[in-house]
Amino acid sequence: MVIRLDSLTKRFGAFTAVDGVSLEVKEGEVCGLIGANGAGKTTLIRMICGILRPTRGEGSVLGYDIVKERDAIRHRIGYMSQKFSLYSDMTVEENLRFFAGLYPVKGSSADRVEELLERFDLEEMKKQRVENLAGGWRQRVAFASSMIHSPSLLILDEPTSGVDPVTRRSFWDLLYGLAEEGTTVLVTTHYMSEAEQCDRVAMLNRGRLVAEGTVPDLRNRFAEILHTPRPTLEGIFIHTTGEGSADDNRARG
Ligand SMILES: Nc1ncnc2c1ncn2[C@@H]1O[C@H](COP(=O)(O)OP(=O)(O)OP(=O)(O)O)[C@@H](O)[C@H]1O
Repeated sequence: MVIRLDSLTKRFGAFTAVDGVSLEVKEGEVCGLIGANGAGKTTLIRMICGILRPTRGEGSVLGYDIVKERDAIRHRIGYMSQKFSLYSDMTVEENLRFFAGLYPVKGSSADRVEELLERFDLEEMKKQRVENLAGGWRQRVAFASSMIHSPSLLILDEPTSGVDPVTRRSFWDLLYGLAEEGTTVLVTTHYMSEAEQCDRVAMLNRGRLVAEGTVPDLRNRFAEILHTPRPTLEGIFIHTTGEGSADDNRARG
């Protein structure tokens, strides 16, 4: 198991942001974490990455304890946060070189940067400053940076938010390419169409895990409850959260 969480809870004062979440993600799986704004997705991810200490519960990532072995986890995972930090006055290539200097890169850093420029289709714009790139391309550079040390687990917090559908599609192609090579992926999204493409889906509502499983498992489990042979994830989400779709909630802010 790449991620194993047992009753993970995080409180901020009297407020419980994540409430008793247990979850297991296997090697090479793409796991989608879905929930409305404020459901607790980022807080859960920050605990998984070893950035935030849980109030209760325990967990391991790549076999390392999320409280006692935080440094080991942070060096081994790739994490693209919502507020990813690139150097906007540096070029695409300079940014990748910079991150290659921060992490232990296998082999030559220059070769790894070249490999990523090619894989992420960034070759043509490698001399452009990040501040001059369109949003979707900036996200692509951040995605490439999070892969600099070839992590076996990649955690992406809303990588496609605000990105046009064509760019979103190419993001998912890249994600699936990595998963096929054995990289495990945990990704948060508000888009049900993206969630439908995941191997495993975890739905969060007000800090609680309300439904979790592979997409076929979830469909089977909810077919009878929702009186339809092939329920959509959107239907399952609305049923389990009672809150409308994740997209709707986002629109309402
Ligand atoms: N450091 C903090 N102190 C107090 N409350 C916090 C803190 N961090 C998060 N919260 C609260 O915890 C709840 C969950 O926040 P979180 O960012 O995890 O949600 P989310 O599902 O990632 O939402 P979004 O989709 O908007 O990113 C929110 O109500 C938020 O205000």
